[in-house]
Amino acid sequence: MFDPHSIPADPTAVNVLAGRGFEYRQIDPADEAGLQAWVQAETRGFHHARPEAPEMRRALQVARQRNVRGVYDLSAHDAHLPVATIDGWPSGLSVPGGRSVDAWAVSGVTVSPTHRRRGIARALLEAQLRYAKEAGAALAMLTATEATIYGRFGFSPAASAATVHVDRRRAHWIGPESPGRVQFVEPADLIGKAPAIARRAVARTPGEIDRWPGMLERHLGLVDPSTRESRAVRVARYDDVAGQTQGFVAFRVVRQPDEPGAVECDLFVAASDDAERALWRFLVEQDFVTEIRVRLRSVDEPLPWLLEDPRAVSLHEVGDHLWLRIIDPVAALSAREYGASGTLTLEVGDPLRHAAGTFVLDVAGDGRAEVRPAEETTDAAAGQFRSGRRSRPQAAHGLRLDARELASIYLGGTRASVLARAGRITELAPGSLALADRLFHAPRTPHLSIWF
Ligand SMILES: CC(=O)SCCNC(=O)CCNC(=O)[C@H](O)C(C)(C)COP(=O)(O)OP(=O)(O)OC[C@H]1O[C@@H](n2cnc3c(N)ncnc32)[C@H](O)[C@@H]1OP(=O)(O)O
Repeated sequence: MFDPHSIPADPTAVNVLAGRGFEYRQIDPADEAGLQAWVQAETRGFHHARPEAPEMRRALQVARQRNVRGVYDLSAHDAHLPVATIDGWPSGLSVPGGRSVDAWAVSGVTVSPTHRRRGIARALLEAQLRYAKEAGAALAMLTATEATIYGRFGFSPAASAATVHVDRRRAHWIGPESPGRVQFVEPADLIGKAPAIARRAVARTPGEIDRWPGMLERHLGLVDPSTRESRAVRVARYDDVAGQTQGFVAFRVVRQPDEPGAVECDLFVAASDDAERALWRFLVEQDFVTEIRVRLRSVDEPLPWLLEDPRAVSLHEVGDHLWLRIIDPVAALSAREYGASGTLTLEVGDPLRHAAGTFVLDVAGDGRAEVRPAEETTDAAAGQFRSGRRSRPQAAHGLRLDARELASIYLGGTRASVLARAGRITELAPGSLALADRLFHAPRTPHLSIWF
C-alpha cells in the first residue's frame, strides 16, 4: 500500500501560498501537538463543537493514517492553528464487476472564515490532484458539503444516496424469509468481526470506498461509550444458516417519554441479499415506533418491493453523494466491467490537463475492456482483433466530453444520453450514445453509504 506520508510538498502550492504570506506544511504523524491543532482547526472549519478527549484521540488515530496538510498564517493571534486544512489518503473504490480501483480520497477541506476567497482552497485542491497522480491513483474522490465547490476542479457526482423513511404502520412484509437469524449483540462484541463484513459489503457495491480503522467504532458508539448518545446505540447482526455473520445494523430509537419513537439508523452493512432483507425486516417490524429512518441508502433499494404497501417507503434528502475526479483515464476505464461489448472513442477535455486526451475503449464479450490512447493500437490488441476475440474498431462510435462528465458516467450512476440531453456530451457518430449507455450500465446502482 502506498505510504501517504511519502509525498513531498507540492512546489506550486508552496510557492502560491508563500506568495500570499502563508506557510504550507505537511504535519508529521508523530507531531501530536501539530495534529491536535489541525483537528481543532478542521473541527472549527466544519462548525462543530470542540472535540472532547475521546473524540480527539480517535481523530488523531485517523489523521496519523493520512497525508495531513495545513496552511499557517504566522501573523495570526493563534498562529499554531492552521487557517486551512486538508487531508488525503489512498483508498480502494468499488467499481462494477466486483473489483476495486486505486483512488485518492480527499477530506477535511476547510478555510477559516477570516481567510476565505483568497485562493487557498484552490491551491490545496490542485495540489491534491497532483498527489493523487503521484500515488498512482486512477481517480480522486470526495463527499462534498456544497455542490458548487468542486466542479471547477474536475470533480462530478458519480453515486447518489438518500434517507429512506418507512411508515411503520404500513410496513407489512411480503418478501421472502431469510434463512438465517437476526440477533442483538453488544457493539463491543461485534467490533472484532465488523471490518471484515464491511469489506465484503463494500466489494459488492460500486461507489463504496474502503473503510478506515476507527470508522466503525464511531458508528457503534465505542469512541466514548459513556455518553448518552453512545449508550443509545443498539446493534443487531444477521448470521446465515452456517452461522457466519453476513451483516449488521446500528441504530437508536429516539422518542419522547410515553410516546412511540422513531428508529434512526446510520450504519446498515449487508454482505449478502439475505442479510439485506433480514436486516430491513428487523428494522421495519419494530413495535412501539412510528417511523424508521435509515440514512445514506441507495436510491434504488429493493425495500418497496418487499412490502405489501410500497408507499410505506419514501425517499428524502436524495442527492449527489460520491464525487469523482478522473486522474488516469486508461487505469480508471480498464478497472471496471462493462454492460455490453463494443468499441467507443472518448475525446476527453480537461482544463487541468490530468485526464485530457482521446481514448479507445474496446470491450470484449466478457465485459472486460482494453483501453488505450487513440494514437496507440497495441500489438496485443491487433492480435486479439485477428483472433476474433475483440471486435475490430469500426469507423467509429465516439463521444466528446469533459473529464467531469466521464466521472459521472463512470460507475453507471448517470447515463451518457442524459448528459447529452443536458448539452454536456456530444455524440460524434449516430448510435454512440446508445452504445455508451449499454457499455456503462452497471447491474447494481452505484451507492456510497458513508461520509468521508
Ligand atoms: C471534501 C470536503 O472536505 S468538503 C468540505 C468543504 N468545506 C466546507 O464546506 C467548510 C466551509 N467552507 C470553507 O471552508 C471554504 O469556504 C471552502 C473550503 C469551501 C473554500 O475555501 P476558499 O479558500 O475560500 O476557496 P478559494 O478562494 O480557493 O476559491 C476557489 C474557487 O471556489 C469558489 N468557491 C469557494 N467556495 C465556494 C462555495 N462555498 N460555493 C461556491 N463556490 C465556492 C471560489 O469562488 C473560487 O472560484 P474561482 O477560483 O473559480 O474563481
